[in-house]
Amino acid sequence: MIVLSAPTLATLASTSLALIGSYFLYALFSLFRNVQVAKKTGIAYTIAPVHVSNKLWLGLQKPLLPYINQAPKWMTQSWLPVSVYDQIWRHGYAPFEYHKSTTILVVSPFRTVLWTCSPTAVVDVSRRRNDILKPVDELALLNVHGPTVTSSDGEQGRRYRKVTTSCFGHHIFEGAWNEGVERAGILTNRLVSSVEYPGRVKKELELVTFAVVSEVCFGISATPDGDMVLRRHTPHKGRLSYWESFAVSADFMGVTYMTPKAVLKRSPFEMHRIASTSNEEWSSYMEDMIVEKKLEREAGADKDAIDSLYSASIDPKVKLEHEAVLGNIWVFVLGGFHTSANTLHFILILLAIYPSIQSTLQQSIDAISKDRDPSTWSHAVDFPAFLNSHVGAVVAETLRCFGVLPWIPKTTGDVPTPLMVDRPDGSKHRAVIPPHTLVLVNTSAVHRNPAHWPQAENAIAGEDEPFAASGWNPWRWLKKTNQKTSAAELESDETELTSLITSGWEPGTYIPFSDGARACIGKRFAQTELCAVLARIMRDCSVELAFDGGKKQWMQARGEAARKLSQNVGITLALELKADVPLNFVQRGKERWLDADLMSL
Ligand code: HEM
Repeated sequence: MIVLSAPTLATLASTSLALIGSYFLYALFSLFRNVQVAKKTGIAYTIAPVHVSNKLWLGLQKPLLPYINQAPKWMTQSWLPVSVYDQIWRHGYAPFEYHKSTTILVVSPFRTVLWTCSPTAVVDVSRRRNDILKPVDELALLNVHGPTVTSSDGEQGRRYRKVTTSCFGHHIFEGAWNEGVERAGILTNRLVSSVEYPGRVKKELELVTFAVVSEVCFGISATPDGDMVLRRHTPHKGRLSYWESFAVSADFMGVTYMTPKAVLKRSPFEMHRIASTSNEEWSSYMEDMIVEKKLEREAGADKDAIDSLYSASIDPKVKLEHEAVLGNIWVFVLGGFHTSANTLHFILILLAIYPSIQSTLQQSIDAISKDRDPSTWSHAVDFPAFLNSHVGAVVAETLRCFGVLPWIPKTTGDVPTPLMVDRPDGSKHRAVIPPHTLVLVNTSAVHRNPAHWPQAENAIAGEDEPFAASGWNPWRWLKKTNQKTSAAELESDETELTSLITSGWEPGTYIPFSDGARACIGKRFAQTELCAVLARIMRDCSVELAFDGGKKQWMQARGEAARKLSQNVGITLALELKADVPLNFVQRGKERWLDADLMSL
């Protein structure tokens, strides 16, 4: 054992104190400098002790938050609601209301963050592909299996975007429709016949959206339980199923990101072992996909999305690296599965909370489908009809209230960058944003700004702020065919509302799929799949809150569900409900709400 002498200990202590002191002095100096720069922008600013995406803060906030939340509100209210990613959705527009500005600079010692929900800034950010960039360092989290389109910019980003966009031909949308309708038919039977257990509905929806993206984008079938089915060779036999390996690898993406590769593989900690195993297993499944693709091409099979990636990898002009093929397969599945599954999950709970809306939706589906067997529903005719009806309205409103990505990250580059923003007095202002500022478009605030999206007046009994469920009003998206209607008319004459409002709102006030050159490449795919699955489920069955007893018990279950939608929604990969709302699925005509007289709700 080494024994340190008293003078050595004293030297060590004083050196440590000097280092800590210098660090704090430097931090203070840096903060002072950043505040001076922020003042010059003319944008409202606040000071925060932490930076929202600092790795240390990200790692420590979970254990620290219970203590920080006990501090008096005046100490935290100006910065905390915009410094914890998982709570951005919950606070929605409130931080902007507090600062009386739709754009705020959050100044911390080492980096400044610009949060905005200003429509003018949203439009400007979407248009400025060359100087308002993707924050590739922050998005490196996504590079678990190789570089991806989502986490790249500049020349590389353009190359990946070109290859991945070319994956989405007409046949892909047609495939998403047919596969969505078919898989949702199987899902309906599973939901009606199986007994409720925690997490059942979300898991079933994930299996469906995973299978749709796998089949349509990659030509790889998955069984209803998520096993891989190949036609031309046998997949590797792993410890995790095809679906499970992806779902676990995606869940542990944060662990993979925070841990060096060598440590992850050899670490004795369980979370590291799980992350490492699931990553390896999913990699092997992706290699299986590529082998299958080679064999299919040799046999002259149809083109799908993976074909574009594979073709780009062997095309000497493009030379898409093997890691980029793997990275982009991963990001397709990631983009295509959690997003749609969670959106459908929110929709089903909201429909259970509002039986009258559910019933109107079903009548609209009946009117379009006219007793035809769903296997005859066509992408060319039925998809536009459903999208332009109550089905499209339910999807549009759910994406407004529970948008998959509560913020869209960008950054300024090496030089000061001009940005147009709205001022509180309604005028526009050309601000100059400092270099390397993280620019976060707060979509949950954009979509809940009362100036553009009036909320319902009455909260559901039991619901806490932010009154998420009572703000959900799908029929605001409908107008009488071929003419615009006032809000009062919308409320008084629901049955005639048949046409979806697809334009007319102020630019920059509705951006669930983002906008501009880096908008979601899967938008049409997602809309097609969501309409297909929702219409197919609701044609045959109804969803109800699980409750025992009569109207009183139902009201309690409803209050509890609304409270969870308000308090327990956060983000892992996409916005999701982190608590369970038990649901029952019944054949149409057997709903308990008919007995309990709940149709007026
Ligand atoms: C409800 C469904 C979906 C929503 C709300 C959604 C939303 C978004 C948003 C907001 C972005 C922009 C992110 C950013 O700029 O950082 C994005 C990007 C992207 N989405 Fe989606 N998405 C959905 C479904 C899908 C699907 C089904 C796919 C693929 C099959 C997909 C693939 C992608 C990809 C590859 C990008 C990156 C594009 C780029 O960086 O240039 N998404 N999505």
